[in-house]
Amino acid sequence: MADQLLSTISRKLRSLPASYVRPESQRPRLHEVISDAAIPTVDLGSPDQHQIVAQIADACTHYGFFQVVNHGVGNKSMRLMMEVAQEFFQLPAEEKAKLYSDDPAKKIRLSTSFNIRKETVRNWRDYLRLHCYPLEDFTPEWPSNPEVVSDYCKEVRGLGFRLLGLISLSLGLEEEYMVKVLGEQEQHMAINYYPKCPAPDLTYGLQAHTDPNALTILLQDHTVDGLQIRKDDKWIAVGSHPHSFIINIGDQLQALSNGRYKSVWHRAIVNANKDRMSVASFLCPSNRVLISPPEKLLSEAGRAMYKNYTYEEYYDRFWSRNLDDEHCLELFKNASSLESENQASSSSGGNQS
Ligand SMILES: O=C(O)CCC(=O)C(=O)O
Ligand SMILES: [Fe+2]
Repeated sequence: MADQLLSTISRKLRSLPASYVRPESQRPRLHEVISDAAIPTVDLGSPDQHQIVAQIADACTHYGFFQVVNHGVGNKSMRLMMEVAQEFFQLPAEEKAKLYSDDPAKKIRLSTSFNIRKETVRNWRDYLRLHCYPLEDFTPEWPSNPEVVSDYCKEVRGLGFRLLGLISLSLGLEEEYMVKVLGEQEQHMAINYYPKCPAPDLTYGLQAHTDPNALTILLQDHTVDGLQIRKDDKWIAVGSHPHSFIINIGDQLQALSNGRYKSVWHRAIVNANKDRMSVASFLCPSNRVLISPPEKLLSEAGRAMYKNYTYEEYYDRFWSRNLDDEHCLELFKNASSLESENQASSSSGGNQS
């Protein structure tokens, strides 16, 4: 299947192959996307920690996404990471073929679309997936420039842990809470390559999904937009700014906050004029960790929104579905929260979306 990699074949394609064309009802409807809304920006260099924490609380409650600036990761490290990512997809087809795999269990692999073993329509994306923690277990097998990538991974992990501290404080918990409860966190990276596309209105780079992990730190090529998030039943385009990261809450922080913070639907669209790259770093709970919100948040809400489960159970469930099926956390909801939601929606006349 390595001969299906878009980075190898897309230049030769004059029109979008049928395998990428979404049925009419599932297309991105790009003319309806809100382009002038901004997600919150948090300046992590500000001396006012109270303000940072308040901004994070607001962003996680209402958007599930925010942008960070003055975050402490070096500009050079970000630039080099992006260059390594770009160079990788220019490698000769034979080199890339050696890394190709569509087995989601493989820890280092190059693939295309999302999960071609399950999906019926493809995404206009290739991606290199790397496990990154502990670094020394994986760097010897990484395909290109392990020094640059490992420096970047260390810096991003530091930023992620700082953010988990701020997120804990924003929930009224002690700063170390999330880092402690998530255990020895794994770190994964998806280097996404979205070549320019002959028919961007018929397909996606990555269709709507939520991230199954705890926290995502996204580096984007700031010259090409493509990320969109769901807010108030509309898609809004997220602009990209130099030297910033886009942060989003994954499903596990939604569960650990007992539903207070949102793991929001997002998608990547493609365009006809320019290739786009993004580098997503995912912090993931240790596999055996039991995902269960703190007593404080349970007593404030009066009930547990989700059943307790291990991350391993969750992750298996996530990959056994299609990416844009219902929110995977719905499958872990407690019966009592489902009942109260049903009551609320029948008394308000049902779902208006
Ligand atoms: O490329 C993007 O902007 C989004 C990538 C993403 O959502 C992911 O890799 O989970
Ligand atoms: Fe994502």
